[in-house]
Amino acid sequence: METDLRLESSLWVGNKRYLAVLTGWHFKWTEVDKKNRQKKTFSVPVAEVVGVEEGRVEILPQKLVEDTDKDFTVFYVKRSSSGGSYGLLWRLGRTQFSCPSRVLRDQWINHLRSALKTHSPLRPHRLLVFVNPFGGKRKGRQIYHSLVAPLFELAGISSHVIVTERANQARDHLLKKDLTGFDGVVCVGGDGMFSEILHGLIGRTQQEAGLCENDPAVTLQPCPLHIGIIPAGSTDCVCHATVGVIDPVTSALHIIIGDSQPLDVCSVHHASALVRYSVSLVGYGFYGDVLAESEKHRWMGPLRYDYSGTMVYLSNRSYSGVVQYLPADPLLSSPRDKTRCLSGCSVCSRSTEKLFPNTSDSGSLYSSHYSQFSTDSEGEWVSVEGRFRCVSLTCMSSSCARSPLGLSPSAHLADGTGDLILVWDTHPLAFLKFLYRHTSTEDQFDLPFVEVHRVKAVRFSLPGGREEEGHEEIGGSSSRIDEEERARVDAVSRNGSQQHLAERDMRQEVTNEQKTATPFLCGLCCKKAPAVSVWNCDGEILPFTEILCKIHGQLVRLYARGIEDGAAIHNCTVETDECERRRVLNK
Ligand SMILES: Nc1ncnc2c1ncn2[C@@H]1O[C@H](COP(=O)(O)OP(=O)(O)OP(=O)(O)O)[C@@H](O)[C@H]1O
Repeated sequence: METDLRLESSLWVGNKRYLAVLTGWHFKWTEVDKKNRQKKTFSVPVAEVVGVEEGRVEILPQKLVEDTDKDFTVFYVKRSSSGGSYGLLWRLGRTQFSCPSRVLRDQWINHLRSALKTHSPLRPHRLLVFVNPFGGKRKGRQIYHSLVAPLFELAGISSHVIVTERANQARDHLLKKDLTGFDGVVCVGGDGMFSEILHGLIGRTQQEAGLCENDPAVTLQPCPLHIGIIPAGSTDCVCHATVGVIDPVTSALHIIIGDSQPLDVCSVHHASALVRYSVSLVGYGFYGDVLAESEKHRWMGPLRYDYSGTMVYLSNRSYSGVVQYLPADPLLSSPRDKTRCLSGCSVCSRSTEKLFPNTSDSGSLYSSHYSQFSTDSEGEWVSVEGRFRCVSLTCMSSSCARSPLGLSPSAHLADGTGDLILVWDTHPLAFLKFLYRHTSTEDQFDLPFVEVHRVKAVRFSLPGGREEEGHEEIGGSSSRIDEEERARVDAVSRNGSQQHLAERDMRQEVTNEQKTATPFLCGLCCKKAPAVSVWNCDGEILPFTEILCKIHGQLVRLYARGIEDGAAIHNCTVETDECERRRVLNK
């Protein structure tokens, strides 16, 4: 195959002559001067070629085609620094080549297109795209049509676009409608929109596999469709933590070339029923209170998080609880080992072999036997009890623009574990120090009141089984809501699937009532602090305090490749031999 695709000839770019070689994996062109001396070489991995067009073509800002006989244009991924220490911006690179004859031109086009097909098997051909027109700064539609759609068209991807008209429309569509023929699902929006896609795809996959999502002991079936995220939300934490930059063009290019990044997912259960899935944060105490408080100030826009964070910090709350956790294998990795989960992460690769032991193609989404825990002995649960400022569980670093290294800088995207962060009750200034360290590179875990554990599962309960008591203190309506929610959860248990999520009206009713029942924060004037906080699950308030969380290794796949280390990969406009040398050195 390799030799079939090989092609070599002189090509011209402008008035300079180049010796061009297609080896199958790489397309290189080296400038040669009049005395046949070789000068600078440019190299593009075939897997990163976006498209090959006849003539002299431009795509952005608008399509322009000069249909000449002897020219062809190659579009490819071009990297540039994002300005930060991690993450690279991807741009559409373009070089227009001239050939001495039309025959040679056609040969180049055919060879390059065949090489693309051979070396990029995961490139999508057909995508289902959901655009949230109200996410972030309400620019989802514009971002998709002006920046993303032209690139998809260039790459020959056909897309079925749905601009959502209500919350949960994307999730319901994925749970119920025919998805035949689609290679992936793309969301144009923020973390809330991603969560919809996540719930829809996981639910649909389990329905089709006949698996019950409620039972935390069940090993769920990985989703066959990839998820692409075009960031157009307010925080876009999932995109930031998996790509390293929040940039629609970079994300579109990752989708086009069919990058594949597995992602761990945490399922949250209460009383034998699934409550929600999470990828970034399941947080009790401070993070729950900030979300509950911010819900009351939606009119402030994104500023509400700063305001609520300040108010909650000043209210100086801590909560008692019992935390039990199932530690992950400490020999594989540790949350304090100062590593970063970057593109090609060796910890995630080793974990893939553990998670998918019976497949020759480790990590294959289509493995019939997925035995995350069955080969492991479960290990011993560890239990701690006390008063906490916050209890957080995250399956990824959860880095974002405000916290460049995230909640747990050494967390891995796809190792089948989560990081449990316990912040014990402490002096307000010490807690402020902990919070502040998230915005810098200082180690937030290097504080005497902070513990971090790499875990496979977590249970949280109130001391002495005080859940009912706690809710009574929150407000009179809460026990009624618990009744309703419990009835819903019972129904879910009987169905054994997420079909209930599609029963939107009922859910909406519960959510609205539940919001009014979340622990109130009446600021510094409040004399009696509530006994319980709420759980913040990827930006949604959970209706229960006592929960069980289980990490499912590599349950979904994103069109991404993890964060590329900007310091390791040379900042070049087009990849040269020097870039390749540095990449090899850094492996
Ligand atoms: N047409 C719509 N009308 C109202 N809400 C919608 C619509 N489409 C989607 N939603 C909901 O809007 C919520 C927020 O959207 P999204 O996550 O895209 O933006 P965001 O909240 O600004 O960003 P982030 O989640 O990153 O902070 C999602 O939970 C989604 O369910």
